[in-house]
Amino acid sequence: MSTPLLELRNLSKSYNGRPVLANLSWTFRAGEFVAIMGDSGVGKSTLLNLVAGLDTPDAADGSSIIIDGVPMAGLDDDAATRLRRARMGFIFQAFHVLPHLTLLQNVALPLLLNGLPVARAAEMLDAVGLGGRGNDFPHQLSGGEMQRVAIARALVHRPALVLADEPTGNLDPDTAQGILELLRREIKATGACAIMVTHSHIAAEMTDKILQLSKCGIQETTFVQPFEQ
Ligand SMILES: Nc1ncnc2c1ncn2[C@@H]1O[C@H](COP(=O)(O)OP(=O)(O)OP(=O)(O)O)[C@@H](O)[C@H]1O
Repeated sequence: MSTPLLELRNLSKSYNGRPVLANLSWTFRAGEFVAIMGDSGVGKSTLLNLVAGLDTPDAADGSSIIIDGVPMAGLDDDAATRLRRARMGFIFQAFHVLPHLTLLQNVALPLLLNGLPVARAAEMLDAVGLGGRGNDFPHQLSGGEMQRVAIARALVHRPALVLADEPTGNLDPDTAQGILELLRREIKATGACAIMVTHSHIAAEMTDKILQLSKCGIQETTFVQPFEQ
């Protein structure tokens, strides 16, 4: 079995005293493509935000997020930022492509921030089918093309952990399928772990493992509904 990449231990999060996540524990491994499903409001985005460092867990005893064996709570802000920048890729609405940069500049950003050679940005744009569009700006793209840029940027620095929040949310089924095939191909090529929050059973079926988040915690499920909701 591959090594643990991300461990959640007794992870809890409350807002204004109202618990959203309570004592969640799960281990995510390198090379896994995992879907997280569950009812609206159950805390799926909250979970990704905690791992992404956009929010902090409750300071309860033992509530921890461990990446590559390193508890995040033990790192100062700079060290946590460096680790996330080097080891994670994000496909979140809030991390949308930057409007004043060209597509190539957008995709090159994680390479620049990590002091890596920028040549791979053009390769990555090619890989997502936008090879000839590097000098275009985001406003010239369709929703599906924009999402391809977001995926290229999330994967360009070969992160170990990819976090995706509804990456195909507003896309038509064919475009969504293409995006997910691309995401799957890229993470399998690099051995990354990808965690994708989705309401789509079709999207979830393209992953290796479906986790159901509920008030009772996280459970692996093989149940997939026959119809898209
Ligand atoms: N910053 C915040 N302040 C207060 N409450 C919050 C905050 N962020 C999330 N919540 C609450 O936490 C709960 C879980 O929200 P979250 O967005 O994680 O759910 P979700 O499972 O992703 O839902 P959906 O499927 O509808 O996107 C909701 O009740 C939400 O109102």
